[in-house]
Amino acid sequence: MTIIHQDDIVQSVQEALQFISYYHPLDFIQAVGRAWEKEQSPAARDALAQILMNSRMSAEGHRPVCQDTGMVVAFIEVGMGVRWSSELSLEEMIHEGVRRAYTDPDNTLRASMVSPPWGARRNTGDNTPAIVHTRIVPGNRIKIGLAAKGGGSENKAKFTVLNPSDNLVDWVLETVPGMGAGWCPPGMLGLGIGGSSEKAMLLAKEALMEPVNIHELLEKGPDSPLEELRLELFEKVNALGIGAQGLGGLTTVVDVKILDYPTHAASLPVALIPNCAATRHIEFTLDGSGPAEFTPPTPDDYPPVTWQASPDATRVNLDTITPEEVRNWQPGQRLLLTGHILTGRDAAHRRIQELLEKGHPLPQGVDFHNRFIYYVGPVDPVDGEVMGPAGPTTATRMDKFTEMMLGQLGLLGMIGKAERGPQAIESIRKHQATYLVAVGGAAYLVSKAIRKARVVAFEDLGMEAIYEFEVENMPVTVAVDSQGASVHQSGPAKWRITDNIESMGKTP
Ligand SMILES: O=C(O)C[C@H](O)C(=O)O
Repeated sequence: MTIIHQDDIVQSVQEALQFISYYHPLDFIQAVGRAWEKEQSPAARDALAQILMNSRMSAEGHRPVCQDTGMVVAFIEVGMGVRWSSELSLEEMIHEGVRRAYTDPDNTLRASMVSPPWGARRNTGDNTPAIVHTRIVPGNRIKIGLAAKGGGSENKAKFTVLNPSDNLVDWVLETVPGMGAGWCPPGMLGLGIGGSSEKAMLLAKEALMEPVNIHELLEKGPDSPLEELRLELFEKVNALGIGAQGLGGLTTVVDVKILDYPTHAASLPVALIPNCAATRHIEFTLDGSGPAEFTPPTPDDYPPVTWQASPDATRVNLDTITPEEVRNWQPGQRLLLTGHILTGRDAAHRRIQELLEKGHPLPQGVDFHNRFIYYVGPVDPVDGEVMGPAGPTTATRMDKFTEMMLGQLGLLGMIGKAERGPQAIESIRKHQATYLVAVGGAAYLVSKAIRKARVVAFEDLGMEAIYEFEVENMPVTVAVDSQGASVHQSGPAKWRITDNIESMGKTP
């Protein structure tokens, strides 16, 4: 009889979440290394190099690969033969492990969970609760799969019910471009096919727990219709040309994982969930003999890629910048920013909007006139740090506030990640402003450019507060210039391999 002890579960979950916050799964980071080797698009290659370098820095520094340290999702298989030595329920044990992992003083992780989800949306402070899925299976052990899923990729989850005669490949190829770059490619696509609506979503999420092994499948060739489908989607999605960070390039996905389940004769439910460049997941088994142990990778396991700012990058002083200077920037131009920026993301924008609507002044120190805003929710610093990992969040969510920020508040530019929509681009053009991108998934590397940081307003919003950062040589790229030209449109259009997409079309 196996007895599972509460402390073993709590400690294993805590240690696993700490481990995956700074160690990428090696299969994933090695796949990114292969993508870097074959990438031809300079912008995408630069982004991949930043992601690879960031990954190694995180492993060495034991600090998160991304400022979004994720929402914890647990897939648990409980053997029917186990007994428990525990006062907490299984879900409560997982929550306790999450709480301890995210508040660890040596490597504090960012708390991102808000409750209630509709209305006050208060940060719970310790990233609880986790999302827990449990299955009872034969046996005497407990298997726990944990993922720390980033919000940007989770936001792009898709679901449809196709007709049985519809072409699933067509649906995926129509859907993926519409997901933009907010999911931080390169990553993986998880597909759930069949079952019912909720089953398909679960299958897609669980598929993302599997290792990257499409290169092995490419070598051995497909043995089943699902393997054929994986290969077809892998090739065609990459032929879309979206590329790393949506800048245009050869690799958008490093693998396509699929799980399926029987379904109703009238239906073909399909769920699609992407995983970002900060893919984090791990699996361990408990057999009653103590907590799980995790083996750290060695430096040699990482692709030997380093990143340095381009010697051609333009050095920009943000404290003396003028609108004329901004108007000279070209799409794709690399910049190194030095000086002061204000930060702000979803909750801060909403609050600013409410203040303006009520005719109230903005808090002291919040003056956006001729300044740049960085869309970021950083990780709190630990001992010796100015700021924890602080990569960009998805700018698209701030599109609806852009006219207010540029037109009413005199903002000169924005820094974030992913594409801007037509409404935001029109405002940028109208006000001759600009939008710059930093690399999503290179948060620890980006944070090294922050020399000073202080909270300026809305401290109660936690990581969503407005900070002022003083940065030195922060690497960014011009994504939308003052004329409204966008690299997220021109890049993928340039790298799209139309022949591959069309000539491979198959009917089910
Ligand atoms: O919350 C964040 O910091 C980033 C988010 O995951 C996003 O990709 O937009």
